[in-house]
Amino acid sequence: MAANIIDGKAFAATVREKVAGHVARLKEENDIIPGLAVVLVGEDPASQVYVRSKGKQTVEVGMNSYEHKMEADTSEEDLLAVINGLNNDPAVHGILVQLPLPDHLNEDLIINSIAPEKDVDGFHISNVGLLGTGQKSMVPCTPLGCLMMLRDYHGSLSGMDAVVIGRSNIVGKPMAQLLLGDSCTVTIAHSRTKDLPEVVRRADIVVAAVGRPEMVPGDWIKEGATVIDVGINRIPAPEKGEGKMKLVGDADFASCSERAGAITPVPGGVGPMTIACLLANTVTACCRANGLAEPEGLTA
Ligand SMILES: NC(=O)C1=CN([C@@H]2O[C@H](COP(=O)(O)OP(=O)(O)OC[C@H]3O[C@@H](n4cnc5c(N)ncnc54)[C@H](OP(=O)(O)O)[C@@H]3O)[C@@H](O)[C@H]2O)C=CC1
Ligand SMILES: Nc1nc(=O)c2c([nH]1)NC[C@@H]1CN(c3ccc(C(=O)N[C@@H](CCC(=O)O)C(=O)O)cc3)C=[N+]21
Repeated sequence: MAANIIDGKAFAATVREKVAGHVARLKEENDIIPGLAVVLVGEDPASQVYVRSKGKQTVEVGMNSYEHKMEADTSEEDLLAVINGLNNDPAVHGILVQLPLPDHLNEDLIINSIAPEKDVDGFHISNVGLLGTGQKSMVPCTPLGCLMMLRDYHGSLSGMDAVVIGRSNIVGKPMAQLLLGDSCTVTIAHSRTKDLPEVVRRADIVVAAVGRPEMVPGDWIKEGATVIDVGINRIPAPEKGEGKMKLVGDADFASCSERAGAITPVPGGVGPMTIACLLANTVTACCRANGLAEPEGLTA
């Protein structure tokens, strides 16, 4: 049986519409325009594309977008000074420092220098701790987008067996926390996991966040399970012509969609939801900063 496709691109459009509605209300009733600042260090072409599309979507929902492009050899001091400026700028409600940073910069130090209430990525240790203890926080965008799609598809996730493949701070760990918060029985798998295929076969929900193109084959998937494919891998696509590339996920879409009950595609799945959730987090941060009621349905 062919899996249902969970259309992240369409879902993201509905999230952006809600965000745009809240932005319009903030403008009209409170004379406030939410602002999102993105800091990009270096010239990684993939990052540039991503930063551009974030900027465009930020403006499309009516928010202000600020971009700070810095040289690849920027010093820690200079980067910290820019972040400090944004922390103190009342027009900026959300700050995102694009990762990964060049090797000479201490990523933890930089992330933890962002004011936690403006940390729309949810990577600051305060937000990580708040999420882990079930308190109100800024929730990382990619896992938040995955959770929204899972809740929309299943209703309640309570009691479901969830396996998250990958234990990174930006995807795997916060994803596991969110699933636990929704009362799933959660397993986090990683490169040292023994017998990964058997672990994955137990799962009602599989979240693949590994960074290995098409690593998860269909025969690891329990019949009817839901597969959330976080992977964004650019690989050669000679079938499209010489030198052409294509995007694939961490799950093998063709074989997984024969066994799964539902699956997110790549592109058009988790990726667009990540950006939509970044905009949602910015509105949430703006409302909190101004002591206003938070938009409903845009947080975890
Ligand atoms: N759609 C979106 O919006 C986003 C997509 N991504 C994509 O998601 C993927 C993961 O990103 P990220 O979490 O940052 O990646 P990381 O490289 O930080 O983490 C990868 C994780 O996968 C684990 N892993 C690696 N190889 C294996 C293996 N053979 N078997 C089991 N586990 C393995 C690693 O284990 P160990 O810890 O033991 O090394 C690690 O925990 C990437 O493709 C990235 O591009 C990321 C962010 C946003
Ligand atoms: N501080 C920080 N926060 C992040 O959230 C962050 C980051 N750094 N560094 C890089 C990763 C990656 N990431 C993506 C988001 C959306 C798409 C996305 O929209 N992808 C489209 C395809 C885009 C294309 O065609 O290239 C899709 O999947 O349909 C991809 C990747 C966020 N990240």
